[in-house]
Amino acid sequence: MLREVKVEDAIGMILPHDLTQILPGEFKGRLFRKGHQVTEADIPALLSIGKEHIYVMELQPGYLHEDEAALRMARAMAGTSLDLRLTEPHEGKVNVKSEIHGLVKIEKAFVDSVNAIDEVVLSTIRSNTVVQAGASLVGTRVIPLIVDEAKVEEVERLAAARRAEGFTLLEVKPFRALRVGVITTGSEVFKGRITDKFGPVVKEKVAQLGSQVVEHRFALDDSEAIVGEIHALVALGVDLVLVTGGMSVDPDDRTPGAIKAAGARVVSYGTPMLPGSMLMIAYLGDLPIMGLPGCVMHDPYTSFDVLLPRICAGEEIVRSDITEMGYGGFYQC
Ligand SMILES: Nc1nc2c(c(=O)[nH]1)N[C@H]1C(S)=C(S)[C@@H](COP(=O)(O)OP(=O)(O)OC[C@H]3O[C@@H](n4cnc5c(N)ncnc54)[C@H](O)[C@@H]3O)O[C@H]1N2
Ligand code: MOO
Repeated sequence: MLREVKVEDAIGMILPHDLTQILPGEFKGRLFRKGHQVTEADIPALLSIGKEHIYVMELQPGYLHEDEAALRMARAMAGTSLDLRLTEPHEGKVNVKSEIHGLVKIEKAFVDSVNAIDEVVLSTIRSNTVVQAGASLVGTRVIPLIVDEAKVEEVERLAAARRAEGFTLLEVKPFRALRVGVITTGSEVFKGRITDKFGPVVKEKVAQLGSQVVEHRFALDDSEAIVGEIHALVALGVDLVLVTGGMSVDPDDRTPGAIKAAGARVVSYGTPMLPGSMLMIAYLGDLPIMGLPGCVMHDPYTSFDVLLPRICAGEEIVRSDITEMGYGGFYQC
């Protein structure tokens, strides 16, 4: 419903059409766009373009402007975390951004339940993505310019109910600074026949997540030697052990057997992801030990890149985490 009002009385009301400003020789263009909700700060600008009265669209009780709806949905998703920041509404859309470098966790069931509501949009990146500070994680909006408030209230109700069940809907887990020990296996490397190409790759990936390789040892393709190096790293008190190479099926591939022989509990030998299918994840007490196959050295994104950030964020990897890596885990290898 259109109504003519004095600009001073238009605060909180919505413009039914664009308002144009013309400054001869300087500017001609849109000063306010259709759908803009008038604020007190807009009044001088409206008066300056000769608008003492404007047409407004009245917001009936029980309806929300798209900006307000998007803001309320973004707040419902983000909760009170200090690591998350909401953007100003822009063309009806509000984003949630991360303030920190970390691992994103998103409650997918909540996102699905919101998007089952007609005319609302809750769009997110995927759980377990590594993000830098400033990255956008979520975008919210409604489809019409004016939306039934009950829909937004339903989003808020779903969020509160899910939180009451103990779920966190959206968070960014910071990375811990782990002290990492690396054992590079391979008699060809140990004996100097070839230069180690694994160490630099692993060191860089660890450093990218804010951790550090504090010890790098080399071992022959010999189970006892590898077990000895694992125990030496345990004695040094590292937080994570990475054993490179020797992970597949040749007689000289001793790494999986050595990790077991060191006394570790194997969560999985093999991940349903390509590349990186020959990776092993095991625990010696609560110390994670990973066996890294050759592909980690040359493929930019493997199962190691999926699991390392989770370990650096303090998560324990369980069998179901491995199982879930198959769907979407085929990287054309
Ligand atoms: N018949 C099969 N062949 C292969 C299988 C399989 O299941 N059956 N798996 C393949 C997959 S998947 C991978 S990944 C690779 C590598 O597995 P490994 O971890 O056993 O790698 P290695 O045999 O130790 O070495 C492979 C290759 O890379 C060189 N290498 C190893 N470490 C280093 C290092 N630190 N610096 C430089 N170069 C290194 C090594 O000399 C070999 O040339 O196996 C597939 N094959
Ligand atoms: O561990 Mo291997 O890719 O599956 O490349």
